[in-house]
Amino acid sequence: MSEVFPSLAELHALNPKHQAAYPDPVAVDEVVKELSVRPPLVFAGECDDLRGKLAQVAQRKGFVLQGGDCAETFEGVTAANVSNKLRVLLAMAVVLTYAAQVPVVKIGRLAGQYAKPRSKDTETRGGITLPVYKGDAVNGFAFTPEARTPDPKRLLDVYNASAATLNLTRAFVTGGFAHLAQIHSWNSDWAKTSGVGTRWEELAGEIERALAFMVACGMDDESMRKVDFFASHEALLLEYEHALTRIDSRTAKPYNVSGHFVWIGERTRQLDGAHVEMLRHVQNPIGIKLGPTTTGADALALADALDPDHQPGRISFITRMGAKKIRELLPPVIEQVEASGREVVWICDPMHGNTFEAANGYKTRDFNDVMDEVNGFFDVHDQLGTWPGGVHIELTGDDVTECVGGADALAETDLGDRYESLCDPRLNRNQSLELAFLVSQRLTDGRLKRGLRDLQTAPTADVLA
Ligand SMILES: O=C[C@H](O)[C@H](O)COP(=O)(O)O
Ligand SMILES: C=C(OP(=O)(O)O)C(=O)O
Ligand SMILES: [Mn+2]
Repeated sequence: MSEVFPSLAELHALNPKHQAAYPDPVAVDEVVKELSVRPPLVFAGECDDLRGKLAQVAQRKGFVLQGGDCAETFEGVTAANVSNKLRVLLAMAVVLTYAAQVPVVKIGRLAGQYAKPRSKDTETRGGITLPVYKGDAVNGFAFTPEARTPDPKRLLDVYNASAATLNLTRAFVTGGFAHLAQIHSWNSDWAKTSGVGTRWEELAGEIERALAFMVACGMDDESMRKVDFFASHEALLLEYEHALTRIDSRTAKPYNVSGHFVWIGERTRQLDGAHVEMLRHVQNPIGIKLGPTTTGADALALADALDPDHQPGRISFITRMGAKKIRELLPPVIEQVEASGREVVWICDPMHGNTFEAANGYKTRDFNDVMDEVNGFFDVHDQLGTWPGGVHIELTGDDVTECVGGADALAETDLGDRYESLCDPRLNRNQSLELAFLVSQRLTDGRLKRGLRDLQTAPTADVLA
C-alpha cells in the first residue's frame, strides 16, 4: 500500500462494500480518467479552515449544524431547491447561534450526496426483481432494467451537479443573501403559516433590532454580510472519491477536493476496509457514523487509524443509536474516547436510528423520536460533563410530508401528499425549524447551568483578596 495515497486497485483489493456493480470496466476507466483531470470543487485551504473551526467545537467553543437531503438528485439541482435548503439551514443556524452564543459551524449535506448504501441489493415489484436504486451517482430511480443498471457516466453528472450546487451556494452565502439584515426574507413566505412561525418572527425581529443598534454604532462589518458554509457528503464510491483526491501544492499532502468534509458511513466503517484506508490518508476533517453496535474500543480504534497524530478537529463522531438506545449505549463510547485524551467532535444524527415503515408502506420517522434522541444526546453529555458538539439532520427546505409529527402534526395518512425523497424521509422546513428551536432550548439550558456551576465554583471575594 502506498504511504502517500493508495491506488484505486489497492483499495479495490480490500473488497469495498456498497460499490456499484458496473457491467463495463472499460467505461469505468474512461470516466475515472476524465474525473481525475477535472478541477477541484473545493480548495485544500478551505478544508483546513473547517478543521480549525471543528477544533474549536471540540474545545466547547462552537456547535455544528450539518443538514440536507438523504439523497440529492440531479433533478433537484435548481435555484429554488438549493436556495430553500440554504434558507432553512441559515434560519436554523441563527436560532442556534442566538441560544448557544457560540459560533455555529454550518455544513450542508449537499453538492456531492448522491450515492447511497442500501440494506438490500435488489428490489422486487409485481414479481419483477431489479437492482435497488443506489442514488443518482449509480443508477436511475425508474423501475426498469435500463435505469437500474449502474452507469459510470453518472459520476461525471455528479461532478457537474455538485459544481453547480456549490457555485450557487457560494454565491448565496457570500453575495448578500445570507446578510443578517435579510433574515425576514429567508422565511417570509412560509414561517407565518406554521406553528413555529410566531417564534421565528419574534426572533427575527429581535435580531433586526440588535443589528440596527450595531449599525448605528458603526459595527456593520463583513461578518454580518456573509457566512462560512461548507459542503459534505458520504465518501462512498471509491472511483469518484479517489479521482477527486489530489496532492495539495502547499503541503504536498492528499486532500479530497470533492467536498470540505466527508464521512464514512455506518455500513463501511470496517477498520480494515477500503474506506478507512482511503480516508486515513486525506487531510480533510472526517466524520465517522457510529451505530448502536459500536463499542468504545471500536470508536477509539477508528480514531487511532484515522487520526494517529491527534489533530484537533480531524475527527467528528456522528452517533445514530436510536432514541430508545442512546441513553444506554452512548455513555461508554464517549467515556472511552474521552479517557484517551482525544478531543473529538460529538455530533448527534437522530435520523438513522429512528426509521420505520408506516402502515401504508411509507418509510418514515416520527418527529418525537427524533427529538427524543436529540434530548438523550444532550442528557448523556450533561451527565458526563462532555460537550454536545452538534446535530446532523436529513432535511429539506420544502414543504414535504415524509416524517410524521411536529408542530403541524403530520399523520401517517398525510405521507402520500408530498413524499418526494428517493431514499430516507427528511424533516420538512417547519419540522426543521421546530427542531432548531428545541435544540436551542437545550443549548440555552446548558449555558445557564454551566454559568451557574462556574459561579458556584468561583473563588469567593475574600479568597481573592
Ligand atoms: O441513508 C441511509 C441509508 O442509505 C438508508 O437508510 C438505507 O435505506 P434502506 O434500508 O431503504 O436500504
Ligand atoms: C447512509 C446514511 O447513514 P448511516 O451510514 O448512518 O446509515 C446517511 O447518512 O444517509
Ligand atoms: Mn439517509
